[in-house]
Amino acid sequence: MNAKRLAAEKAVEYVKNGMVVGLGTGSTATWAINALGEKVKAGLEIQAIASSVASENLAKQYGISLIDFSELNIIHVTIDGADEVDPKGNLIKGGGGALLREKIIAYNSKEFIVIVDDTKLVNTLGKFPLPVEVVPFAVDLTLKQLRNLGSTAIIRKKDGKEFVTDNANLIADCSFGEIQDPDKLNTSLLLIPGVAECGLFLHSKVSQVIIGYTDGTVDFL
Ligand SMILES: O=C[C@H](O)[C@H](O)[C@H](O)COP(=O)(O)O
Repeated sequence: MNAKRLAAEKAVEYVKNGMVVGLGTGSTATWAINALGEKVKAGLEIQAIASSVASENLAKQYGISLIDFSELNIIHVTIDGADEVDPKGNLIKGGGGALLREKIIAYNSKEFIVIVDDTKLVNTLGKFPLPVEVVPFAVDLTLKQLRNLGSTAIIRKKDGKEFVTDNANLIADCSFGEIQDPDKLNTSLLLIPGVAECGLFLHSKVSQVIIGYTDGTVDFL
């Protein structure tokens, strides 16, 4: 059984006619968009906003109606994956480089449902290097500041070239070791000029975590 798909399909059960839905990014969120797309084909009426160009394109393929931000009054629910989840529901996100748009959408949603398989569960965040979106200008200075905070900040590369986000920024992957206080680290990172956003999503913003297991069961946090 595909555990990511299981969690995604469980989350999509929460989506009802008339809702505005935030679409996440990544392999787990893709399962959710697939499931929503099938429901839309079967008559479900929703509007959506996407957290990446990739998710927007997928939604378009299914004929999911996309709403412009200028017309948006409310996002009822956002469904998105994560790279790590701690027992309180704090997250690391951004493995796919979409963290800035994801965080804006998640933090402006009434409900934020996180979908993961059980491999994403950790006792303490930090094994997965924390993705930090940085503006390209004077990036070496920003990297120095990130290293001063105790991380090994490395600019992400893809196919031998710098990975560029949908916002034309770069990603610094920052290993901090175990992150004992995600709240404090989030604040410290956002105080660095040149940091656009970091991949720490705090538990207070997470409505529910749905965990899929390969034995076909789901669990909730
Ligand atoms: O930037 C990407 C996102 O934060 C993803 O939701 C996260 O990396 C999890 O991805 P996946 O579902 O592919 O494991």
